[in-house]
Amino acid sequence: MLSRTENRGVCRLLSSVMSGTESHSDREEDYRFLHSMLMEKKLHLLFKIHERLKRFEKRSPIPVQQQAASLASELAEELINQGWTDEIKELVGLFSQPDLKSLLSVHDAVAQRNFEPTLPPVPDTVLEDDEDSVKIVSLVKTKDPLGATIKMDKSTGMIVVARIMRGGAADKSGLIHEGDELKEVNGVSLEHRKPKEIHSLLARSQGEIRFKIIPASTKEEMSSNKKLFMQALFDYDPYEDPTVPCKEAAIAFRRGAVLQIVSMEDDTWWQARHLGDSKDQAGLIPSQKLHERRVALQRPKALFKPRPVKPPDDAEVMEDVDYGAITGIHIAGLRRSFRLGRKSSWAREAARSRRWSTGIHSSVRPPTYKQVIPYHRDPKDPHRLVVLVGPSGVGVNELKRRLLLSDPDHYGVTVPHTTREKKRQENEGVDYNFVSIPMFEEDILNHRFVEYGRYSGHYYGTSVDSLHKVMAEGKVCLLCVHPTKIKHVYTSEFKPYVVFVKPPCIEELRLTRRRVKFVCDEVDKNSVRVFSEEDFEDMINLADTMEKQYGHLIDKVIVNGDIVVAFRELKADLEKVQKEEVHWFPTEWNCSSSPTKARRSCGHLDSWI
Ligand SMILES: Nc1ncnc2c1ncn2[C@@H]1O[C@H](COP(=O)(O)OP(=O)(O)OP(=O)(O)O)[C@@H](O)[C@H]1O
Repeated sequence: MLSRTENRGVCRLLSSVMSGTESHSDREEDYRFLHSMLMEKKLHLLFKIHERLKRFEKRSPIPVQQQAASLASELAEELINQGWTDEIKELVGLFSQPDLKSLLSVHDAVAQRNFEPTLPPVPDTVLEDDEDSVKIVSLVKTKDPLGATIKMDKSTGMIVVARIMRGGAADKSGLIHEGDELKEVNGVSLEHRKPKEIHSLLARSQGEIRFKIIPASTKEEMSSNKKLFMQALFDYDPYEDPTVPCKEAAIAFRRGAVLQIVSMEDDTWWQARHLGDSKDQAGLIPSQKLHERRVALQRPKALFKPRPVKPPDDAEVMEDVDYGAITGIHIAGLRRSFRLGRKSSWAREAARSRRWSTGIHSSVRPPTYKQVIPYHRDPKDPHRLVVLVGPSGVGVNELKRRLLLSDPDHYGVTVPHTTREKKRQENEGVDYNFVSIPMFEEDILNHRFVEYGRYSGHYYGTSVDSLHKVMAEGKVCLLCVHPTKIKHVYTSEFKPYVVFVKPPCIEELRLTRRRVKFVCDEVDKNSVRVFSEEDFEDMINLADTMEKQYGHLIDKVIVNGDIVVAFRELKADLEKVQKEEVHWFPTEWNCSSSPTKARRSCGHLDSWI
């Protein structure tokens, strides 16, 4: 029954409708029909329900029960068996009324959302491949757009959902998300299709649109499940480590070994296995933090007092802080590439004084592990650049000279640039690239040199282009630089293989360099002298500092004791590296080979769907 106020409201509304229709109704018969219809009690009840629903709509109720109709009939059956009290009779009577039955079935349809269009089941064939990661999404096409933009990744050809517009069909469905990769639309593959084509494909679709998607979440999961590889930058033997929790549970490794890290949960002991080790069980290795802490606690091998530094005679040599001279000597027809390496004794002193007074040992992080990724070398790829580094006098140039002589067709060196006058016997582009000072300085500003310096008022430098030139000839380019310059070529473009030439112990140095004479004055090439005890000490200490400071960039350490042994080891190692199908590169090289290409591959097109 309607309450009096509600009745009044409805009556007022209806009478105003009636008065409004009077003028439009020609026949009395029509008027009466309309009047009786509008005064119908059921219509009034419907109004009442409508008003109630409106009130509930704001509260967004969720159904307590989705099967109210069947529950009511089950209850009626139960009650019949309970005996016939008046209340039971009334309730059973209510349950049997068609109105209530219809009301409950409508309730169930709403609760089960049966009013939404039904989509045909997904055929089995669409799930044939990648069934774990692929998601099939079916949407009913309306006149509105999906409310999403798509883009194509040019490097992979993948079509990816770029944006989902709030409130749009895709957003409301909750089934498509930003970053999802669209594989197919209605069975049509989208690989290498332009967003424009996809647009017309969608426009042609009628009724249901079925997307085959690789969800972004799956892709993220897959990448987080990706194996983590670390290259060890130190030797480790658990049997020599008194702190290891269990020696049997730990694994030994040598510098350069690639380890697959399986757990980093423990701050001090990671779990890892050797690459290619088929055993499932991993072993303990010291974590990066632990190893760094241990190295920091180690006492330096020797402590030095900074010695007084004698000022240089030629102030120009100071321009390139650590090194001041160059060497350029013809060896058996092969030009020995220049290196800004050999220091005059004053420069060495200055460098040492700076090194120890600035406390470099306390600030440098010791080499521990380097995160690496596998790279499958294409036989057509240029050879990796070979960078040789080491303390002055250790034999870097000697090893390079021997490599060049051993196979001049295979190994090559760069032709340096200089601003000095060409000598009569010299050839442009063979001995040097002779350039003007403004040209040289412009190239410095444009970062075209890997290394450069000034000597006797002239510039000398190794250009990036000269590296390209040797590599383009299909040769292994050998480059000797100070370790500070490695960063200029530490890119996926050059893929440098860095060899650190290390001096042996002082006893072996004394023995092997007993009769060795070296050029000690760059101005007077004839001024040669033998190594002193102080030279040996300097060499060992500088090597120690270099290894600590640049260890993370070094791929191979060659101890140059006996030159024949050291050369044999270096040559064999370079040959092995060249033949390897899989190389381990630092993760930061994980981009396309040149910066220009990298930029291009990141470009994509957005299209609204
Ligand atoms: N293992 C070795 N045994 C004996 N002599 C060696 C050995 N290695 C190098 N030498 C000699 O030591 C001297 C210095 O070597 P080299 O010129 O190659 O040093 P370097 O590392 O290039 O330093 P710099 O850049 O200062 O020239 C040379 O006379 C070289 O022949």
